[in-house]
Amino acid sequence: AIGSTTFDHIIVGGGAAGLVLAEKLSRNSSVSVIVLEAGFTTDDVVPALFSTFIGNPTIDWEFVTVPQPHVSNNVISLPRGKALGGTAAVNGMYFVRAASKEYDGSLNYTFRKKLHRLTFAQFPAWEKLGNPGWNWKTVDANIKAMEHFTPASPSDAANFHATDSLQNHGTNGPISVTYSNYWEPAPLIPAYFNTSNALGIPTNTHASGGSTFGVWQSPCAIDAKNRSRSYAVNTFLPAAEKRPNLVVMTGAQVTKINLLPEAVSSGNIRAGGVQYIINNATQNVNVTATGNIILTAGTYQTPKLLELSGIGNSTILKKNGITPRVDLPGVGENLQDHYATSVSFQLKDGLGPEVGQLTVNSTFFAEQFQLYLTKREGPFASVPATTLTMIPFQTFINATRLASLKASLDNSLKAFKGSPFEKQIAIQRNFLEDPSVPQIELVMLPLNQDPSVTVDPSKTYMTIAAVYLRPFARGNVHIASTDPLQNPFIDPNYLGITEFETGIMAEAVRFITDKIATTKPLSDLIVKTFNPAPGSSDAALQKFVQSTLQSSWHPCGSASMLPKAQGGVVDPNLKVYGTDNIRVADASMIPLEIGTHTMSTVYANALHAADVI
Ligand SMILES: Cc1cc2nc3c(=O)[nH]c(=O)nc-3n(C[C@H](O)[C@H](O)[C@H](O)COP(=O)(O)OP(=O)(O)OC[C@H]3O[C@@H](n4cnc5c(N)ncnc54)[C@H](O)[C@@H]3O)c2cc1C
Repeated sequence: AIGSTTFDHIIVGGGAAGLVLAEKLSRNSSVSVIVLEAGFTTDDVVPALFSTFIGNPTIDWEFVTVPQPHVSNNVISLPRGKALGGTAAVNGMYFVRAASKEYDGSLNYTFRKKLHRLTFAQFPAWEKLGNPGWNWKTVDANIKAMEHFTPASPSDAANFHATDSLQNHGTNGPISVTYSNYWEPAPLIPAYFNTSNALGIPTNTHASGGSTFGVWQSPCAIDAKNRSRSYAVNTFLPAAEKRPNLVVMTGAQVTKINLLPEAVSSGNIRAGGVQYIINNATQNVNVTATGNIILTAGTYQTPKLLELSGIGNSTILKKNGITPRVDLPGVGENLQDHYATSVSFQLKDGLGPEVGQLTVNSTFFAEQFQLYLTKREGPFASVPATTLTMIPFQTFINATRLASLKASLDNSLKAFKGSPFEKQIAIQRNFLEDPSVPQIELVMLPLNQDPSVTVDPSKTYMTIAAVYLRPFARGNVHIASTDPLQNPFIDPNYLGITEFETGIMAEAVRFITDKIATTKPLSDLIVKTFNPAPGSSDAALQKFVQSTLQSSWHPCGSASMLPKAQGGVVDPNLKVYGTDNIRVADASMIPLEIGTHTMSTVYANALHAADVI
């Protein structure tokens, strides 16, 4: 009963997944639910201010990688939201889906199989990895259930390609989704689209419909009426919190799952509750005899909690002085993340202000902020950069070079033979033969991002970032000690398949400097390419990649939903192997990285999780 310290479901982490799950589970008034969230409510709802949370310890966990040997030994920043709403309370708000094949492979499967029987063993992905029901149909239906889509104005659709058909979107869900409506400098976006088209990249007018190939504008989780961030805390949570069967506690950091001393009759271990710290005091909350502990603490902290509680690779646990209760070697492994590097340009004079001016011109900032407060207009009312391009390697790497990179890859992939990840790596490898599944994302931002450039407030800048959507190298995340307040060791193993992955990123940078920037009409707007210089050698490009690589913030896989023999941590009902009532429902359960931004998929998975738990 509510008021006591016993609940049917204890949800650990009130982030993107946790709050969706809490809302749906608590629709059943006979079930009691508590959410324990380490952070507090933040009112960071002005869209363009999203990135200011990075490095603010009150709302950023401020994780970092261990030194990355293939990235000049750099320690790379990994921001994550420490707030009610989680990283969705502070993130970039793109609200996008991956290609349908990435979830299940059903689209055109039969047709393509007939055509390519010899080359395509099997199309991906999650469902075919052993997870019935986790497919495009479910993800798409659940994303639609989450969203309330408002199309762009006809002029924004016509001038800036903010187009997608209503049939690809939901219109009755809690999260408002619409397009940006600030497009300055106005000539840039049409020029960028035209140049992309000239290079064989089509404009995609339906990128939420299962095919992401092409250049398009990303919809964002912005409320079309008041132009603020739309997320759990200002949408469905206020009403859900009024339910007598739902308790949401902030400032409560869970430190351990309390496992019962004896296994249940199935031989599995059962959790009796969790321990958490609030106001510097340790408290306990218990779970009912049929209840669940559901971990939604995010990709870096869900495995940490499992390990602190005695669930994980016995060798790692023993090394840290923890008695293993469930030997589960997949915990903390299979970590995958997107990574990126970028090239910045100075544009010709007279194009007008871009959003980068907000950081260097205090008068412009004050004017535009006032405009936001009074009229909900201007750059603050939008995510400043939503022009995305999703392309396969075939679009930008010539056939000979691609063949040699693939030969190198195949040689490196031999290391996975006999490993638990062999099947998913084979599936991932097959993607490279299917040009309809993009491998690289380009993000065009109307601002400078090159740290070596001193920005001149009278000038206009542009950046094109290249994001690698599906690295082959696998990383890991494990506890650094038994101190629950210490951040874990995070090793994403960036560029771990070094020759191939560095080579791919170098080719992406070359495409930006030597093709996109030199093709009309965009080339007419560019006066200077900063780093690297156009026409750079392979060696110079690879060095550039290795010295500038950053996370692109979409980690997943550290508690993968996979068969146990394939390195799995949870089954398709999200139950942790060897346990009776511990589940995982956040981004860490995604077994194979998706080629897009992860928030809407995490929301969708959490809705589906409520059905299978
Ligand atoms: C800078 C940045 C920009 C991004 N931009 C986009 C974007 O534009 N579009 C997009 O689709 N995706 C974006 N993402 C990714 C997206 O935000 C994540 O995929 C999503 O939030 C993951 O959801 P989650 O529930 O797994 O984790 P989170 O949303 O991070 O939630 C985890 C929650 O658990 C809490 N927690 C952790 N440990 C404990 C503990 N021990 N006890 C209690 N609470 C705990 C955390 O405080 C947090 O609230 C971005 C990410 C970053 C970092």
